[in-house]
Amino acid sequence: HCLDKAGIDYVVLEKRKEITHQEGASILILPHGGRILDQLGMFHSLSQYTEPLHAAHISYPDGFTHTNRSPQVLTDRFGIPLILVERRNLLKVLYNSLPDQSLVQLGKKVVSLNHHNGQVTVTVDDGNVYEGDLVVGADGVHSRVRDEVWRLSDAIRSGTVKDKEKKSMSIEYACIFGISNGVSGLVAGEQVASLNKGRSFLTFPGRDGRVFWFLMHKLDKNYTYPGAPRWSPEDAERIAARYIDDHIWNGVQFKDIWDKREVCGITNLEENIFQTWHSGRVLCLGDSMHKMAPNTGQGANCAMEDAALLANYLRHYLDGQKTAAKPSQEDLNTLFEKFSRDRINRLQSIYKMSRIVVRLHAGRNLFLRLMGRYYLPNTGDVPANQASKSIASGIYLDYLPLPTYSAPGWQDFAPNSKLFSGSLLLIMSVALLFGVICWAGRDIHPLSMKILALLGNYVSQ
Ligand SMILES: Cc1cc2nc3c(=O)[nH]c(=O)nc-3n(C[C@H](O)[C@H](O)[C@H](O)COP(=O)(O)OP(=O)(O)OC[C@H]3O[C@@H](n4cnc5c(N)ncnc54)[C@H](O)[C@@H]3O)c2cc1C
Repeated sequence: HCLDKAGIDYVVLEKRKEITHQEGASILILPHGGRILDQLGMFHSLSQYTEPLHAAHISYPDGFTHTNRSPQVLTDRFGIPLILVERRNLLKVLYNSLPDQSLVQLGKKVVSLNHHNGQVTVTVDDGNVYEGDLVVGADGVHSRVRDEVWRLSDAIRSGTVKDKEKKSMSIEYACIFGISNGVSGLVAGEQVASLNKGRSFLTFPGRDGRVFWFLMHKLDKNYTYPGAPRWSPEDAERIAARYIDDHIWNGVQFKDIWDKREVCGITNLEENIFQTWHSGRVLCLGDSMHKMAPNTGQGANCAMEDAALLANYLRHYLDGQKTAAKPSQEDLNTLFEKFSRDRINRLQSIYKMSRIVVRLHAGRNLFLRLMGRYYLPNTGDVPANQASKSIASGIYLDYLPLPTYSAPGWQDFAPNSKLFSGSLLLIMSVALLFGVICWAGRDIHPLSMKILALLGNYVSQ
C-alpha cells in the first residue's frame, strides 16, 4: 500500500497459498499503527471487526485486582481507538483494498537472491525468477531474506556479519494464543492482564462473546537458534493443563476460556534487534529485524512504521532525481544505512519496554514482582504516559495527508524529553525501595503510595 501510494512499482511474493489463513492470532493496533492505516484509507474498514478497548484490568495471584483507563486515555489523547483485530481480518482488509491484487503472488516461497547487472534477482521454489531494483524482505522471524543478506554480505567481505549477531536472537518465553467463544464474565472492550509467577495471561474480550487470549509461559532456560524449542499441539495442551485453574478475572478461570477455544496455536517468543539490515540491493524489515514479546502490542505496529519510513525515503529519493535513472548501488547504500540507523534508534526503547513488561507480567524476579504488585497499581496514568511517548513519536507517511481528527496527544507527547529512557532505571530502583518497604510491612502506608504516584508522574512528564 505504501509503495502503491508513492507511485513505486512492486510485486509481493508470499509463500502461503491463501491470504486469510485462520491461526487464532490477533493483533492490537495502537494509535501510531492506526494512523498509518488511516492514511492509507483502511482503518475504518477494520473497525467493523473490532470492539475498541476502553479499560485495562490487572489481576494478581494473591487475589488483588486493579483497573485503569489507559486504553480510553490513549484514545482520547490521540483521537483514534485501540483496536484488537484478528490477524486474518487485518490481512483481508489489506488485501481487499489493494488496487491491483494480481501484484500479490501467492505460493511463491523465496529461496535465494542474487545481484546481476545492477539488478537483484529473486528465485522462488517453483523455479520462477523475478528481477527488480531492490528487494525488501518482510518475511518474518524465520526470514530467508535475512539469511541471504548475511550470505551476500559475507560474499563481499568474509566475516562481515559476526557469528555473535547470527546467534543473537534468544527465546525465554513461549506463547499459547487463541480465540474462544461464549465465555461469560468478561466485558467486551475491557482487556485483562492476569499476572502470575512464571506465566501471564492477556485476555481481550471482543464482540459477541468472542475472547482473544494469550498465555505467556516462561521456559526452563534461555534458548538461542538453532537450539530453539519446537512445539506441537500436544505441548500446548500440556502447558495449558498446568495453568488451567489460574484466575483470569471476575471469577473466570483459564479453564473457562480454554474449554471454549475455537482455535489455538503455540509459538516461541523470540527477542532481538539485529544490526545488519541490508546488503547490496536487499533490505530487511519487520520481524526479520526486530522481534519482541507481544505484551506491549508493538511488533506489527513497528513493522508498519518500517514500511512507512522506507516508502518516505524512497519517495524523497525519487523526487530528488532529475532523470528517471535507476537508483545506483551507492545511493541505495546511503538510503538503507540511514533507514536502518533511524529504525534502530526508534526501536531501542520500545524493545526494552517489551522485554521489561513480559518479565514483569510473569514475575521474573523479586524486583519485578514487587514492581508489578506494589508499584504498578499506584501509578495512575504512568503506563498511558509511557505509551503516549512512543505513540507520539511514531512514523507516518509524509507524502499523504494526515487524518483530520484533532487530538492533543500527538503534540503534547512529541519527543522533546529525554527523561524516559534515561530515568527509567533510576525510577524503577527508587520504586523498588518503596516496593520493598510496602512489601515488608504489607500494610501500605498512604504516604508511600503518594510518593510512588509522584515518582510515576515524574517519569511520565
Ligand atoms: C502471540 C503473538 C501476539 C502478537 N500480538 C501483537 C499485537 O497485539 N500487536 C502487534 O503490533 N504485534 C503483535 N505481535 C507481533 C506481530 O505479529 C508481528 O510483529 C508482525 O506480524 C510482523 O510482521 P512481519 O510482516 O514482519 O512478519 P509476519 O507477520 O511474520 O509475515 C511474514 C510473511 O512472510 C511470509 N514468508 C515467510 N517466509 C517466506 C519466504 N521464504 N518466501 C515468501 N514469503 C515468506 C509469511 O508466510 C508471512 O506471510 C504478536 C506476535 C505474537 C507471536
